[in-house]
This record gives sequence, C-alpha cells and structure tokens, in this order.
Amino acid sequence: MSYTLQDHQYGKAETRLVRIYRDAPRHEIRDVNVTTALRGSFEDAYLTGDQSKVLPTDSQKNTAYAFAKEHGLGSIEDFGLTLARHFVDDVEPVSGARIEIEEFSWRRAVVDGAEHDHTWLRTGPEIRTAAITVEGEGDARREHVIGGVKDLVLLKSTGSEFAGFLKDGYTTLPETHDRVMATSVVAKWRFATVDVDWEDTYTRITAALVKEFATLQSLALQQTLWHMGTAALDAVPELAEIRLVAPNKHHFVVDLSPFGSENPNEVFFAADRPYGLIEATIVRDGAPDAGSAWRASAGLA
Ligand SMILES: O=c1[nH]c(=O)c2[nH]c(=O)[nH]c2[nH]1
Repeated sequence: MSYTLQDHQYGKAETRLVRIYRDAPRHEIRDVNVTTALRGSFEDAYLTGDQSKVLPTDSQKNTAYAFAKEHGLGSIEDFGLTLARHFVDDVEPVSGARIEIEEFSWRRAVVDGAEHDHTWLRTGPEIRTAAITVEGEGDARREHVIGGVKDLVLLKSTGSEFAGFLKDGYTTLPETHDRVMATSVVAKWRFATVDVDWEDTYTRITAALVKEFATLQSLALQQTLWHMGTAALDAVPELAEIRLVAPNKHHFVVDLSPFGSENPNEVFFAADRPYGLIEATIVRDGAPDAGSAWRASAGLA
C-alpha cells in the first residue's frame, strides 16, 4: 500500500491573550483568542519525525504574547497581518501563515455615574472575528483578510412572514404573515484589499446587518440574509464577498385555549432545537479572486 500526505499545516490553537494599556490612569483593554497555523514543506515532521524545520507551536504562542507587547494590539486584523507577515518573512521554512483571532469586548463599568478607569463588564454575546492569510514572497506575495462577527443574536417581534411555501404530504407548518424571527448570525466578510480602516468598517458592516434585519419586511430568513449581505456590501466598497450562516431560532406560539386565553403572538415557546439553518455566500461582481483566503485552520470554524 502507498499513501500520500496530501495536505498539512500546524500551529497553536486558541492562545488567550489579554493586553492592558496602563500608561495613563485610564487603562485600555484588548481581549483576544489567537490561533496560528503555519504552512510550508513540513512533510518530514510527519513522514520521518524530523523536526528540524518545525518552529514549535509553543514558540508561536510566545510570539503572539511578545508581539502584543512590542507591536501593541489594536485592530485584530492588523495584529493578524503583523503576526502572519513575521512568520512568512522571518521563519525560513514557512511559506504561508493563517492567523485566526476572536475578540471579546468589554465596556467600562459605570460607578457613581462615571466610567471607571480600570473596571469593565463583558459585553456581547457577539464576538468579532478575523482570519488573515499571508503567503509567498516578492511578486508572489498574497495577503487576505476576512473580518467577521459571530453570535450576533437578533430577534424581531413582528415584520416577518413565511407563506406560499412548497407543500407535500409531510407539511404541517401553517402559513404566517406575522411571526417572531430570531437568529444568531455568523458573518464573515472578505476584503478586496488590506488598506482598510478596520474599526470603521467593522462598525459600518455590523450596523448595516442589524439595520437590514430590523427594517426589511421579511418573507423568509433566506430573503433577510440576502438583504443583510448586500447591505453590507453596499455600505463598505472594500468588501469583495460576505458569507452568512443563520439558524432560524423558532418561536412557537403556545396554545393557551385550554386555559381560556387567546394568544395573538404574545406567549412563545423558544425552541433551541431543531432549527432551520440558512446559509448564503454573496460575492460582488468583478471582485478579486479569493485565492486561499477561505482555507481555514481547525478549531475555530
Ligand atoms: O424563514 C424560513 N425559511 C425556511 O426555509 C423555513 N422553513 C420553515 O419550516 N420555517 C422557515 N422559515
């Protein structure tokens, strides 16, 4: 029998890193989860156990911590680019690097009506995400940035319909022109360039997603996703593409008639499973090719 090692990459998953800026009495905080994956000719480590080209995953973790001090930790997209460029440019056997980062957000505690200098409350549940790929040298250099948000939990209590659907012998779902629609959006957007104001674009993209969810008279979650995605592409011309995944978090009207009450969309059973799962990839016509931008590392899918 013979076998081929078809693909491989390796790195340190989920380095939890908190960076405090404490140069002034009013501190600042960045709280992230960093996953690195290195690509290159590391076959020997797999096939013969020769580690001579293998930069340990422990060193990759250390690099993330050291860079947070030396280079600072601002936008996660920038931090990912800095790390990825370092691995590709400064570590000889590395020909490509993928950095995935999640960012947990904090807001300042309000104490006696004033924002506190060094105490925060975790916000969310939404988590900002970034996935950076750098590969090649010289003219062959390619850099890709995918920004995103996950666990963006949204609910609207009206303005959502689902009717006119295909029916077969197993269909029992009643048509509705007024229902609760709730979801937890995962969105990933690919930038056409790395020359971007990451903070401003994140704010504008998430605002566009939420506004569209709120204001569109939804005929289905599928239609809502299309509108959310195209609104984000409209809002930020630097975007080449957006991918959305949204579970339909069903809210079923509870039958209160046994108790002598009507229930005109006021009391719901919020089911957690099963759930519809609606997905869409929307690409701007004429956008640059994605190359390896979507090739993931394991663990943070
Ligand atoms: O927005 C929806 N899309 C569907 O495809 C679907 N299917 C279903 O049962 N409910 C819904 N709602």
